[in-house]
Amino acid sequence: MTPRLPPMHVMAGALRDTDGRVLLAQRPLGKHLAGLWEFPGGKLEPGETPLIALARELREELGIEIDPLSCTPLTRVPWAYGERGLHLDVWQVTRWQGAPASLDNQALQWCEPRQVDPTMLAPADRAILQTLRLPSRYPITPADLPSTAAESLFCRVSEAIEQGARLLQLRLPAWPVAAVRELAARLLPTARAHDAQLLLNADIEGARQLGPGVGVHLKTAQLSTLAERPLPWSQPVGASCHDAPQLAQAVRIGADFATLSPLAATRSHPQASPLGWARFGELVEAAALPVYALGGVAPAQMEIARQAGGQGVAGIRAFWTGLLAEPGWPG
Ligand SMILES: Nc1nc2c([nH]c(=O)n2[C@H]2C[C@H](O)[C@@H](COP(=O)(O)OP(=O)(O)OP(=O)(O)O)O2)c(=O)[nH]1
Repeated sequence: MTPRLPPMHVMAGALRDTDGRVLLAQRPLGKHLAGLWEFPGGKLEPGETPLIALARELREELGIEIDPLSCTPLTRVPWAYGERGLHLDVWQVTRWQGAPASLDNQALQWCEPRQVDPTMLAPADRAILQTLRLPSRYPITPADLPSTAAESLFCRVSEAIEQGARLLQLRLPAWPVAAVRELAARLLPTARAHDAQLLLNADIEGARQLGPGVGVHLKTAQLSTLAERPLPWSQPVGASCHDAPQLAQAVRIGADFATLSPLAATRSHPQASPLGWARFGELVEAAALPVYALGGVAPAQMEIARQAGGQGVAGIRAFWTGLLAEPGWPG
């Protein structure tokens, strides 16, 4: 539903401890969204700057004094609960004085982001959780690889996972569906051992059969046909988007993240008009889910993508250089 009131600016703090755990608070009985878990914080008061408001809320709710130098913007989530629009402004906080205590009648718990069940969170906070969970790089396999390169691809993807890749898309449109599923099944033990996620392009049924460790990346046309998330929360769902309505549809069905493309001109889609970083930033700002820049971007542009509010960068060729130098791989 479209909100009719001006959005409330709400500050929320993602307090991270040295083990990477995050502090969640349960909204007390009698409050809006009672019983759901959230990141501590609250509304900006008149005249307050965002950080002053965050410091006050965390002092009032948890009895801690945050170190402003340890605070960095994490994400901004535009959301609406019925007519009540809000702009959730989330900052990561890594240093504070005092031990967080429950001063507002709220239960507290430190959680490893990967262990959190998204359905226990306030709906707007699922995007925050995904921002904390997802990596900044999203490599996609080169589409023009022949299925005869299966062995070589198996080795390269395994290597990429061992070297730190945590989210990878197997996009091999020329391969039989069964061959892609077989490749994913062979990669699954390595993926699970490293807590990496393999996304099958468009193949929801394949992801269902393979289970946790495998998800789906929805094509744009497929996204528009869905009314709800096609997989359980334990399996990731990404979506290919090019504009604001598609990003809104990805949010509506509960996708975990989107790619937004093309950022720049690419060899693979020469006819598409590039978005550029300014438009990318505007679209990301209005989208309530993490977004990767895709199309004509390289890992070296990570910082620009993050400055523009993106989760990071996704791509094909520039992400496999070095690995692509081998015979049998397209250059
Ligand atoms: N603080 C906080 N609020 C959130 C989160 N996620 C989310 O949807 N909200 C919503 C719930 C509320 O509708 C609104 C914030 O209101 P609040 O009740 O926490 O604000 P406040 O501390 O100023 O409290 P109050 O004066 O209204 O009692 O934002 C979150 O992670 N943290």
